[in-house]
This record gives sequence, structure tokens and C-alpha cells, in this order.
Amino acid sequence: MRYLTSGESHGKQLTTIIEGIPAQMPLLREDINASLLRRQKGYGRGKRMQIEKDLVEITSGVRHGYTLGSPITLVIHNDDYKHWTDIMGEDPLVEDSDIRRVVTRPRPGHADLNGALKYGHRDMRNVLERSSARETAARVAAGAIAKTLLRELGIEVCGYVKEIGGVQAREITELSMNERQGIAERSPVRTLDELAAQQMMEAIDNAKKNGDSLGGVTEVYVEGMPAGIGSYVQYDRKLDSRIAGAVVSINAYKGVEFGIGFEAARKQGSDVQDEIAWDQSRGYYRKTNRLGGFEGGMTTGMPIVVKGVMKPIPTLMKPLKSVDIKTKETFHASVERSDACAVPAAAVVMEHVVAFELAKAILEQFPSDQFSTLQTAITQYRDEIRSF
Ligand SMILES: Cc1cc2nc3c(=O)[nH]c(=O)nc-3n(C[C@H](O)[C@H](O)[C@H](O)COP(=O)(O)O)c2cc1C
Ligand SMILES: C=C(O[C@@H]1CC(C(=O)O)=C[C@@H](OP(=O)(O)O)[C@H]1O)C(=O)O
Repeated sequence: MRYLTSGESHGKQLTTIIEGIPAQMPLLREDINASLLRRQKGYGRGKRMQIEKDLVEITSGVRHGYTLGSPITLVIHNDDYKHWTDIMGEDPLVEDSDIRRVVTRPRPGHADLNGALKYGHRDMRNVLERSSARETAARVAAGAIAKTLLRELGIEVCGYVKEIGGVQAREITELSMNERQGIAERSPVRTLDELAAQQMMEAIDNAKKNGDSLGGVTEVYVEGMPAGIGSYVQYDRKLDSRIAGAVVSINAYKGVEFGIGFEAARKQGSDVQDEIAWDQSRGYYRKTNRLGGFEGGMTTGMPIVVKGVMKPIPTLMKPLKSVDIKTKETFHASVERSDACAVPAAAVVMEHVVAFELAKAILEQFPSDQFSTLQTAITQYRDEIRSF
């Protein structure tokens, strides 16, 4: 299974083409729209999210609520495009007028300068339009299909916020998947700790007041993955490494941890490895889950627990110094609009990119031209490993 996205932030639309989804899997537009709506929410977002109402149009690969096995094309229209038609149109300009609002002032922390140097763009709008995290809407659409597939196989994935601007959510372990999903959904900052939520919002308000921005930590929790998905036999088949790559590919993500993560560096082996146990109904299981559901690039059958760190948003109302690529003069950047904090939205993005990697690994491991064949194969595999 693979997918590509296309589209500029203020262009006409975002497009996702996803290939490799089994035929005859139930798929509803509403499921994708629910994911898109969740990505748009979250305290700290800027004015753009009030303009957009992300809704998907499925233009291929699905008929009467079922997949065909052919490539699925998903389109999300940018409502903001109507304000940008002059600037984003494809026709050649008659003359080089200021209608293009040429961008010559790169923002520290964004893709502007490196993209300009690489592609030779003297108007950095040509960079920022595609490097924008607007593209994550297209990735969430692909991930929503992966989530549908996983759900049909009894696998649930939930993303939420662990930390914003140094305010940490308490560790809340005794929650069912349903409770996690419900609490995260109701929280304005998508955290499971309702007390910390208030402090996180205050931290965002303060940063915003100072013209600054905040990052944080998001976590994705997965239940229902059978043991042995992924592989140890080749570096590029290790599922934890694929997940790590997918998480760091999200705009502004800088790191990943599985289970206790970096804490493992400060502990003894006996406090890190998870002891193996067995009982008739569960088969093999671990008494603890410090490694977050992975050993040897494969799932252990325990819940997958993966964290990602998002840096603060680069576009700042508080000016940072940069250099104009036309005049070479130092300037203090000033901008019109931006998110102050997008960590809650990013938790939804992370949930969807992780779901995609899990679904992809399952489809590589089991026969999957037809969805019912996949379901039968997974059920049989679960029985086999339970009685192994
Ligand atoms: C959901 C989401 C929303 C974002 N919103 C903004 C924003 O409004 N302004 C901004 O400058 N960066 C925003 N970013 C971050 C930039 O897209 C990102 O920093 C940029 O693409 C550079 O990539 P890098 O930080 O991974 O190096 C957002 C990221 C995410 C995931
Ligand atoms: C549009 C989205 O996020 C955008 C990501 C983004 C960036 O630079 O990454 C910059 C902002 O866009 P604009 O410059 O139009 O205000 C965000 O709103 C979205 O998440 O759908």
C-alpha cells in the first residue's frame, strides 16, 4: 500500500491517491470527514481554520460504500483559494506586478530559505505553499482509510496530547480505548488530563499574548495489533523504524520515543525489558510494557505506545531576525496570521500516519486482494499465535 499527496496550501485543492487497499472493504466518506474535522480542532489554531471546512470528495476507487481494489482518489477543496486566485493561478503573468506579492523574507524555522536555495525560487511563496502543514489534511484522509481497515480487523488507534509548552499531562494508564478516545475528543487541547488542559490553554494564551508559539509532545496508543507484525530480517522492514520515519515526516516533528523511550538510557536492563508470561486465553504476553509494544522491529502484541515531539510553530508575531534574499538586508519578520500552537491538531495527524504504517505492514504480511481473505487470514494467525 502506498500513497502520494499533492496540492498547495492556498491552491485549489489537496489530492491523495492511495493504492493497495483490498477490494470489497466497506468505506464511507463520513469516516474520512470525521477524521478531517478532528484535525481542524484544537485550542491555539489561527484564523485559517475558521475559513476551511475540510470535506472529502472520493473521485475513484469506491462504489456504493465499498472499495474496488483500484486506486482511491481523495480530494479536499481549499475554501481559502477564492481569496488567492490571482496569486495562485496557473496562467502566466502578463507582467511582473505586485499581484504576486513576492515573498523574499525567509522565516527562521520554516522551509522558506532552504527550499529557495534548492529549487532556485526567488519568490519563496513557491516553497511555503507546499511546505505548509496544510498538506497534513491530505495525509489524514489517507490515514482515515487505514484506520477504517484496522478497525474492521479489531485494531484501534488513538492520538492525544501529553505536553504543551512544558505543561505535562499526568500519566493516566487505567483507561479503556473508548475512554481515551472520548476524553481526548472532548478536551479543547486533546489531552487525557483534564486538570493539565486548563494550564495548557493558559500557556498558549500567554505565548500568543507575547507574539510567540508553543510546541509539545503527542502520544499515539494502539490496541489490538497481533504479535509479529513487521520484521527483523531487513532494516527497511522494521515496523518501529517505519513509524519513527512517518512521525518525523509530520511538519515540525523532531523526535520519537517508544514506551519509556529516552528514559531507557538511564535505567538497568532489568528495569527496561518486559518479562514474558503465558496463559491459556491470551497466549504469550508481557507483564509490563516499557518497550511500548516493539521488540526486534516487530509488534509484541502489547499496546503500541509512541510519542512524538513537535517544536514550536516557526511563524511568529514577535519578530525574529532574518535576511531579505532580494536586498540582503537584515529585517525583523512580521506576519499576518499563523497558528500559535497546533499540538492538538498534530496529535490527530500523528494518529493517522501511525495508522497508515500499521495497515501497510499488515497488508504486506497477509493476502489482501480481497478484504474477506485478509480478515480470514488475520483471524487464523491470531489463533495460531495464541496456541503456539
Ligand atoms: C497541524 C500543523 C499546523 C501548523 N501550522 C503552522 C503555522 O500556522 N505556521 C507555521 O509557521 N508553521 C506551522 N506548522 C509547522 C510548519 O509547517 C513546519 O515547521 C515547517 O513545515 C518546517 O518544517 P520542520 O519544522 O519540520 O523543519 C504547523 C505544523 C502542523 C503539524
Ligand atoms: C492550513 C493549515 O495549516 C496551516 C499550516 C501553516 C504552515 O506554515 O505549516 C500555516 C498556516 O496557514 P496560513 O498561512 O494559510 O494561515 C496554517 O493555517 C491546515 O492545517 O489545514
